[in-house]
Amino acid sequence: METFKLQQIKKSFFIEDREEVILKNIDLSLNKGELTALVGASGSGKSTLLTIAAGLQQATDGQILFENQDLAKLSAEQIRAIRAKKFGFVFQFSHLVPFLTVEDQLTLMLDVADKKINKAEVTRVLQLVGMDHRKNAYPSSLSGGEKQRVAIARAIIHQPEILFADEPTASLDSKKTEDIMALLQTLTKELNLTTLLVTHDQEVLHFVDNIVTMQDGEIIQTPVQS
Ligand SMILES: Nc1ncnc2c1ncn2[C@@H]1O[C@H](COP(=O)(O)OP(=O)(O)OP(=O)(O)O)[C@@H](O)[C@H]1O
Repeated sequence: METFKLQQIKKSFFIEDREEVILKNIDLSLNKGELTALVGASGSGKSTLLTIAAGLQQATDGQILFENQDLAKLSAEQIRAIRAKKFGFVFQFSHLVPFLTVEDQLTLMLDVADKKINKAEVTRVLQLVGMDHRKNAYPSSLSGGEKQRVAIARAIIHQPEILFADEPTASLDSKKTEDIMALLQTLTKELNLTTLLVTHDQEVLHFVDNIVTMQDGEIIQTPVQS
């Protein structure tokens, strides 16, 4: 089922008097329970597209359709509320808060999303990512892969609809990369998430449902894997 749709997204910047077009009329539909990877050369516009989809920066033109509204037409405050409640984020680095335990990283997120703090739910989500045995640990005692597992738990604890992942495996070795991709694949299916992943890594593409290739600000192909 289609849950998120970008229509005719354009992004340009003015550098002195010259207009630099970064995204050219992008159309992209994302489906529930599917993991979609955005790939393409450095500078092709992947991160710009992800941040526009996530409401982290504005498009110059176009529509972002989600739950019967166009996010491109909402105020910054309205977008912030949708981001906090409906979107989850994972980045290249886990960005865990150094002085909070694993468990408290998740309860903080529930607070930000204005949701009731439910310890049993925190434990359940930590079990889902295989980190419940480290719930009292601080980030400094975790490996890179473990930190990313906690970052993923934090990204889903408030039960978002959409999960945005920008290069989540870029700082991991190949074994940990496989583990984290397998986890993202499983969570996307089990929680019926709509997941958009930006990656440079061709090796991870067997974990995804859809591959969207960008080149010079355009989508050049959207093959569906069998
Ligand atoms: N704020 C900005 N002002 C001007 N140009 C920008 C801005 N943000 C991005 N760009 C340009 O837009 C283009 C696309 O950048 P973007 O980061 O989206 O590419 P990418 O495909 O994610 O690259 P990478 O794989 O290296 O992260 C680049 O040429 C970049 O320099």
